[in-house]
Amino acid sequence: MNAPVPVPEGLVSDVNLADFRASDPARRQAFIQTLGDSFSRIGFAVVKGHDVPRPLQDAAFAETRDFFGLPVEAKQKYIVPGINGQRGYSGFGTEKAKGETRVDLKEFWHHGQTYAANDPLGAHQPPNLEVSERPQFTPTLKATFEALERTGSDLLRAIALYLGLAEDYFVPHIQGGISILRAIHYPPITTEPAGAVRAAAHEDINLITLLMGSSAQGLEVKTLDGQWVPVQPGHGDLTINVGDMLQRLTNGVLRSTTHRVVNPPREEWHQPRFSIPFFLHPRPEMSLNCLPGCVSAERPRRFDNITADGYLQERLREIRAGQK
Ligand SMILES: O=C(O)CCC(=O)C(=O)O
Ligand SMILES: [Fe+2]
Repeated sequence: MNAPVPVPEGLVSDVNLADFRASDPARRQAFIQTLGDSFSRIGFAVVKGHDVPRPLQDAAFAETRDFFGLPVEAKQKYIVPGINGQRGYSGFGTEKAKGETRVDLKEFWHHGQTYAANDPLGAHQPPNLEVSERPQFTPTLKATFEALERTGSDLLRAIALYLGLAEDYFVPHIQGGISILRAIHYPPITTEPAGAVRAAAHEDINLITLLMGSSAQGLEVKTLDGQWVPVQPGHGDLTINVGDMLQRLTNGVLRSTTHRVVNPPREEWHQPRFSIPFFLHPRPEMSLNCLPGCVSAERPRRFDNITADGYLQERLREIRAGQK
């Protein structure tokens, strides 16, 4: 494998959420500008000062490691037929990137939103599953989900201001949104993968993704000139990226950048990789029609009108490889 290309200076910016939460308007504005510029230039940013304390991150990874260490028959009890893998376990070989024929080298678990009793959307969403063999797995993921949702919600406040919208533009759309926390296990590679990779090149579907998993190498983003560059945030930092829904809404002002997870060099095949992305989704009825402020003579409309649900259903059909 080639030596990793260093990330060009300033490509993936670091921001600290404490700046956005500060009362000093200059600190707030600097945060908004750096985050927004990074999302429009490369679609990625690294966030420090977020809401997921290290002990919670460590617990989420420890629980994830333990769950995937269960025998496959135990894990398969948590496959829920008929819901496209939106809750519980999805086995090795269930998902591929859009347009790919080879499946990704991963298995994963999905934990979703917990609905308020008076939210009618709750009745239409599958419930989260408890794992009897690992009783702390789901409670730990729930705490992680809630912390990431708080961080994501403030990042979207900053993005709304960057776009010239009201600060709370996203609030009614993401409250009770159908976000998903995905705990992923990329097992050790035991045979020649014949071109298959841990996660083939893809773009995320949702508004923004908040990724915990900084200790493990392998994540790469594709620059505008077609180079793959590794993203290596500091331990405990979150990697944030724009998904296709936010790209559509902003008519491409914010970029949903292609990324992938490459296989390690052969001498590290025995090492598994774990990562925990949080896909922040809005409520299904949110309109993804391009914002008027993002359409101009120089930037003609690139996307048709669609709702978040219409778009999600179209995309899910493209990525499921195996069981439904
Ligand atoms: O495992 C990672 O670091 C990233 C995974 C990813 O891009 C995804 O699941 O969409
Ligand atoms: Fe992704």
